[in-house]
Parts: sequence; C-alpha cells; structure tokens
Amino acid sequence: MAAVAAAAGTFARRMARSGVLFPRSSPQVWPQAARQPPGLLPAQRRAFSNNKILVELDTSSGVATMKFKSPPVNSLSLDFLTEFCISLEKLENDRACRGLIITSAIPRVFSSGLDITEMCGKSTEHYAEFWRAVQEMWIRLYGSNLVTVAAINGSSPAGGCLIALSCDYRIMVENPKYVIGLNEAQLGIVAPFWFKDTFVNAVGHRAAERSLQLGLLHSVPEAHRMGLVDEVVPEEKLQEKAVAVMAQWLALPDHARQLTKSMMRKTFRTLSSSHPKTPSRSHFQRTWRC
Ligand SMILES: CC/C=C\C/C=C\C/C=C\CCC/C=C/C(=O)SCCNC(=O)CCNC(=O)[C@H](O)C(C)(C)COP(=O)(O)OP(=O)(O)OC[C@H]1O[C@@H](n2cnc3c(N)ncnc32)[C@H](O)[C@@H]1OP(=O)(O)O
Repeated sequence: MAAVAAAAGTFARRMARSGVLFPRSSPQVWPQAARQPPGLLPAQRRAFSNNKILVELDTSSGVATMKFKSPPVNSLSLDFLTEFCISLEKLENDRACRGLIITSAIPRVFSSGLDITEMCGKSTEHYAEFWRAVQEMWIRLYGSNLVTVAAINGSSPAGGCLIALSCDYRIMVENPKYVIGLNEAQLGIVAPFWFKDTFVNAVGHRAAERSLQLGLLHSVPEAHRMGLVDEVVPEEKLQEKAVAVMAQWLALPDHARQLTKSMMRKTFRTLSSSHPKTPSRSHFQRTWRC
C-alpha cells in the first residue's frame, strides 16, 4: 500500500513538473462522433497541448495526431516521457479516439532517442525514475489498444526508433539525410532486451542481429527494404498517407483487431509482469563514463 502511495506521489510530482495543461472545459468523455457514419457531422477538432507535445483529435474520424515539439531534437527526457504517457492515457480513455498518428513538429528529426543528459551526473533515485518512465512509455505505446501509425518525418535513432517500432505501422519520408535504427552498440551500450524484441518482431531475427551488433543507422530505402519501415513517401504526402493507412486499419471492428494485436505482442506481457531491476547509479556511470 505504501509502495502504491509512493508511486502515485512520484507520478503526481512528475505531472506537476511536466507542466501538462488540460483545457478547463474539456469534458471527461468527448462526444462519440467517431461512431457516427462519416459525412453526417462536420469535422470537429479538439486539441490539448503541454510543453513538449501537441495533440489534436478529429472527433469525426476518431483519429488523433500527436506532434513532438521539444527542440532541438525531441530527446526523450523525463518530462517528455511523462507528457507522452499522460497524453496517451488521455486519448485511450476517450471513447471518441480510435487511432493515433505520431509525428514531429521539429524539422529533420523525429526523435533523437533517450535524453543523454538524464543519464549523467544524477542521483540513483533520478536514474530509477527515468528508467521507469522509459519502460512505461514503451509498455503503454506497444500495448495500446489504439491503432498507432508513426509518420516519421526525420531521423530516428535509438529510443526514437523504439517509438516508431512500437507503433502498428511506420511511414517514413524519403530524404537522403534521414536515418533510423537502434545504434546503441555504436555508443558502447546495449539495447535492452525489449528494444531488441520489438525490433526482431518488425524485421526478423537475422536482420535484427546484424543491425543491432553493428549498431546500424539505416538510410530510408534500406530501412524500407528490411521492413523497418512499411512505406516511404515524399514529405508532402506523409500526412495524406498516414490518414489513408489509418482509415484502412480503422475499417475493422476494434475488438477483433485489439485482441489480435495483444496476441501478437507477447513481449509486452514479459516486461510488464517481470518488474525488471532498475539499473544502478554505477551502471549508468559505467555506461556513460560520467
Ligand atoms: C532493466 C534495465 C537495465 C539496464 C539499463 C541500463 C542502463 C541504461 C543504459 C542504456 C540505455 C540503452 C538504450 C538507449 C537508448 C537511447 O536512445 S540513447 C540516445 C541515442 N541517441 C543518439 O545517439 C542520437 C544522437 N543525436 C544525433 O544523432 C543527432 O543529434 C540527430 C540526428 C538526432 C540530429 O542531428 P542535428 O539536427 O544535426 O542536431 P545536432 O546533432 O547538432 O544536435 C542538436 C543538439 O541536440 C543535442 N542532442 C542530440 N541528441 C541528443 C540526445 N539523445 N539527448 C540529449 N541531447 C541531444 C546535441 O548535443 C546538440 O546540443 P547542443 O550542442 O546544441 O547543445
């Protein structure tokens, strides 16, 4: 009981620190417009924003768009991760929302991965809190009941790639400067097993093994060839394509799709039930030499 209260206190402190703002007049449950036949209602949009993430929900289609807006590179800081989880939970609890498109409002970068400054020179408690937030982000997104589409409009190394991999479908902008992959080995660190499993689930064992051991960041055509991204489009077509893919996935009955997703994503249950050990301060110090 004490542990639950402590966890609730930690979450509340993180929320307060994150500066998350909810619209004052926002009802607990948004209208069920998503279940109306298309065309009967005019498009309705609702938005909520906080410091690092902007969310817009089109209640007529049931599709929300989450835009990362944390300059310079959308790194996954503790505040960012907290805002992400709160935003996702808010959408999941909203009966008007059935699908989520994740993209970036920062030019040329989808997300640069975990915020390296969170992993250096901090207290043991901070490392534990940060690592819990990383796991929570993945558990919530990988296990989400929503249809999730990553619209990847920039480079996406390491933790950024994990966010994309955790979605149901990945569309990336064709640009010779953009790269994506789990490059941890190049940084002298090891991608946690649930990063690895999520990667294997997308590209298969052999491609994942080679890519992980070499810590490769793949060009967009290479990522497409190996199945790391499902589709490649010009920048100006990204949103249109994401909406079209979403419509295809949302055409199915939710319960059948959700149960199928849950059946396919078994790793999710492994981590969420195994209470992994929080890395120690010395582990972080050894890893990052700080
Ligand atoms: C049970 C658990 C058990 C054990 C776990 C134990 C320990 C945990 C240990 C490890 C964790 C493993 C998993 C790790 C995952 C990660 O995500 S690690 C982060 C990896 N990220 C990267 O390697 C990306 C590095 N960045 C880039 O490649 C480029 O910045 C970019 C391609 C994203 C963008 O390029 P540019 O547009 O050219 O921008 P700049 O490079 O000039 O950068 C601008 C600015 O941003 C700062 N920055 C970049 N990335 C990060 C980051 N990840 N975190 C924080 N800050 C970042 C960069 O330093 C620049 O800052 P300034 O110099 O302008 O101050």
